Amino acid sequence: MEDPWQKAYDFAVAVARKAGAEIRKAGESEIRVMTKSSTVDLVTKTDERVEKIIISSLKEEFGEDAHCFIGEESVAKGEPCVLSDKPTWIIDPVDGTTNFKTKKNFSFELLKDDLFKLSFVEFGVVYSCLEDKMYKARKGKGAFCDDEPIQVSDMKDINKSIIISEHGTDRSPEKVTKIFSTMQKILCIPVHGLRGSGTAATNMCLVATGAVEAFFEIGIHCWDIAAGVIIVKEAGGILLDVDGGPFDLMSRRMVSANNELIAKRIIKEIEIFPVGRDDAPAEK
Ligand SMILES: O=P(O)(O)O[C@H]1[C@H](O)[C@@H](O)[C@H](O)[C@@H](O)[C@@H]1O
Ligand SMILES: [Mg+2]
Repeated sequence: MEDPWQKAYDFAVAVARKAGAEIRKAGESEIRVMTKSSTVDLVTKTDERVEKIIISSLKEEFGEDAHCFIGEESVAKGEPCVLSDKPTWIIDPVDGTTNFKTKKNFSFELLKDDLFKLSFVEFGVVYSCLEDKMYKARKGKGAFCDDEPIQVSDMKDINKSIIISEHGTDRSPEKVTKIFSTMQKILCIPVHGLRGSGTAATNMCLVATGAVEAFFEIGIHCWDIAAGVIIVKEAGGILLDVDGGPFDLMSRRMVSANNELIAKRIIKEIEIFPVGRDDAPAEK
């Protein structure tokens, strides 16, 4: 049977490469940083320009009105962040803008993916453009890094696991206290180590390749994780909510792990704090 999404998948990979080249080039000049929801929620002209390039390339290829778009920088400017039944591209033009602005050798990512309906992800692409690694996954067809199949770790022992988390962009003391309390409790399980690359996309690809056992975060957005969700799943991993319930892309809460045993052990230690949903109606 013909695969209706293969063309879009292949095109997503090509657009990711094109956008990655733009980001690398932009990194050679001075990077001026602006802020969004808080003083640590950063954006640059490159984030905005690359998102426009991606969306116009997709519209040119598939037609002006064929698909919907949820883009990090468009949402920051007031565009809606709602999934419908219409195929929707979820785009984070630069994931890890804080790493990008240092111009040092941290990774930052370009990601996009296609969602068909709530929680029904067709494919995901994450291009780690500094190290030139292309991660991708297509529903039911496996996950790959540079065309080599990738697989999550087979570790079942939490005491020998490496766990990733990030701190998000909300610095209110009560939330930061919960984040650090959770990290302390997880470290003391004990686990082999705690890590954080500064980009959710990279973190999820690290789970997918088996470099670490799990990545969790409260406060991330759908564009930070959408592509990673299918990459982790297709690499054999699982996604859960931080309370152990089913994963919800718009909830801004996620645990991704190599298996349920590791995910549920971490979940026991997570101190949950409230965050608004990505698809919450805009405040008047
Ligand atoms: O905003 P970008 O750089 O696209 O995404 C990052 C978030 O800002 C940060 O809060 C989060 O911790 C990180 O995981 C994410 O990738
Ligand atoms: Mg971004």
